[in-house]
Amino acid sequence: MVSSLQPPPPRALSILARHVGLPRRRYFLFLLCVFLIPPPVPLSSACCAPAPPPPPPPAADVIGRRPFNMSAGSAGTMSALALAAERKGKDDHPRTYGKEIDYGTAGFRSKAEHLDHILYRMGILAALRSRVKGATVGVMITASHNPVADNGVKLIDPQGEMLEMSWETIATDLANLNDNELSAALIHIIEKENIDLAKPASVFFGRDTRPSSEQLSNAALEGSRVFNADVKDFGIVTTPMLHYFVAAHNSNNEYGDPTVTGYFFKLTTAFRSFREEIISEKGPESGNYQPAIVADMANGVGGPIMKQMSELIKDLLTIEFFNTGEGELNHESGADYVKVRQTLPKRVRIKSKDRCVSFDGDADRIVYYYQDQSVKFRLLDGDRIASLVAGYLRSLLDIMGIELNIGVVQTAYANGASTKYITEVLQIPVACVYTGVKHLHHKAQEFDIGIYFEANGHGTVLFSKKAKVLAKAAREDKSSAHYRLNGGKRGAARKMLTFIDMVNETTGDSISDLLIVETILHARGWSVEDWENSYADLPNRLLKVTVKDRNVIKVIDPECHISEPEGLQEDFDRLISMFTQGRAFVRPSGTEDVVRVYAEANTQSSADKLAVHIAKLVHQKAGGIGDAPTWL
Ligand SMILES: CC(=O)N[C@H]1[C@@H](OP(=O)(O)O)O[C@H](CO)[C@@H](O)[C@@H]1O
Ligand SMILES: [Mg+2]
Repeated sequence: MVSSLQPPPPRALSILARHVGLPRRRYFLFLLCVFLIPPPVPLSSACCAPAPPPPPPPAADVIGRRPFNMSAGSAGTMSALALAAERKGKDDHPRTYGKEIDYGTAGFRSKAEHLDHILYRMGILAALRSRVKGATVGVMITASHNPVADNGVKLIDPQGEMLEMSWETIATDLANLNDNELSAALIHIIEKENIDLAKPASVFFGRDTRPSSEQLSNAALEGSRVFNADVKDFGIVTTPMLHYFVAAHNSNNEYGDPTVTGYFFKLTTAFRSFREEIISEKGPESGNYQPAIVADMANGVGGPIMKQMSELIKDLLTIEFFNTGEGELNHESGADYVKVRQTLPKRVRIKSKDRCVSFDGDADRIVYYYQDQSVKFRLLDGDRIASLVAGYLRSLLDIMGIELNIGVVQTAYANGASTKYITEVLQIPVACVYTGVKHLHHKAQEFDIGIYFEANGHGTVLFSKKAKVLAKAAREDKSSAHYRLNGGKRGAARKMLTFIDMVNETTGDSISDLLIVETILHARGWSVEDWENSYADLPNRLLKVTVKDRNVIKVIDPECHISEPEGLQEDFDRLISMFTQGRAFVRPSGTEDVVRVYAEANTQSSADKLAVHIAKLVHQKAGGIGDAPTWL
């Protein structure tokens, strides 16, 4: 399957057609602290102190001519660069995989050995994208929760957000070209997007801990260099860290320093200030809250990074680490495993009621869980985090007495009970969008405070300019007779502003989300059980069905109904109507070669049965491969 397939017919035509506020002393102490803590496992040196990348080879080296004259818009320059890129591609990064691959839910993902040419081409595309935006963009090499043999790449836009969707199409086209079509396609993109090659380009790179990541990262770096971009390689970092670096750099450091130290500083300083505010209000004890957690790091990048970060807050939160490299990446561990299997990760030893968290392989998701007295596994997933955050921010807004448009964004995978709780008890509107953070992020921007979480624990909170301005005004408001006292309007406003600093607004971030949850639980004085008691989840089950071509499933509204294969939705509806509180849907995964099935009902055995029946129907009518799935 790997290299024996013939590449597909030319696609160039389809392209043409589609076309600090801290006192100086504390800041100094903080920096000292960061630099004195040795990383517990050897991170790439680029992570802590990025080594300057070797200078880009002059384009002339590539095709053996004099360096190009970079005069703006020169057709000669454009063709020469495009030809150089094509030549290098053919020589060093040829396409060896025939199957078409799409820019999916979160970038390209596949077996690592299929990806070299795609990484090279994405490096080129990033250099072009940077020129279009006149800003630094990012390239992250990761396949998140996928197995270790997979890898992937996604591009990050200047404010740290996911690549604009219209460019996903360009990326997909570029990835699927034959080697000898590359220069024509690049020339077309440059002309169509009106890209001035004389402008500088700047690309930040980061990668996860997969064995294939370094080599794939080198291919992408080479692509960017061929197109004369300045490159900065952060080495092994979490996905949300790279999002943060890009946003911070493009904000002229207003959002924070675009360094590992700056990232830790931003989050831990806010965490510490918030804790101090609550302690000054309530004293050192905070109800049922215990400042200790057990953390499963999925044997991914979260392990080394979190260990460094936890040293900075160890007086406030004790973290016992598991799966920091002793097992295989994402295997029987990590947020995806825990969420889908609804069970403890392997190798983790806990006592009843210990508050536990799992990160995923690139540390942009987090789920919480514990074992109750009867050793039953209890999950607190992304829906729970959204509810916790929404409830707390709503209460701060009420104390501040300001009107802001607050909303929660979910997907069809959100537990029905969470949606009911948020809308009916918290009285906060919920929007439902297609799966994938890009959709949630986009929708959340419509609110002054937009809280978005996928059920799997991937999410963050976005604050509008208006929200920040009003919170600052409330913090300075001295009209109240008791303005000097803790608590009250100004205290709530201070908390809101500190909270904003603790959030990585660019994307879901396991570390930031962990600090947020710990902060709210501490402020509320809640144990993990108190948190869970706010509502009861509807039992649910997630399954995967392997089919010949997952794209035979065509989804119409945000994944709740399918239009093809014809008649299948009617079969689903008949089945669902037989289950009390039954709800089920299917969709092709955008990250794995499977169709996903979700079902919920009033009991676990009903949810399991419904999921299995639906999966069997998919298997029968959508070209299933191998056995139809059972629920584990
Ligand atoms: C059901 C589910 O968890 N789907 C995940 C998964 O996407 P799929 O398109 O379902 O494979 O990976 C995405 C990227 O991490 C994440 O955004 C999304 O929520
Ligand atoms: Mg991830």
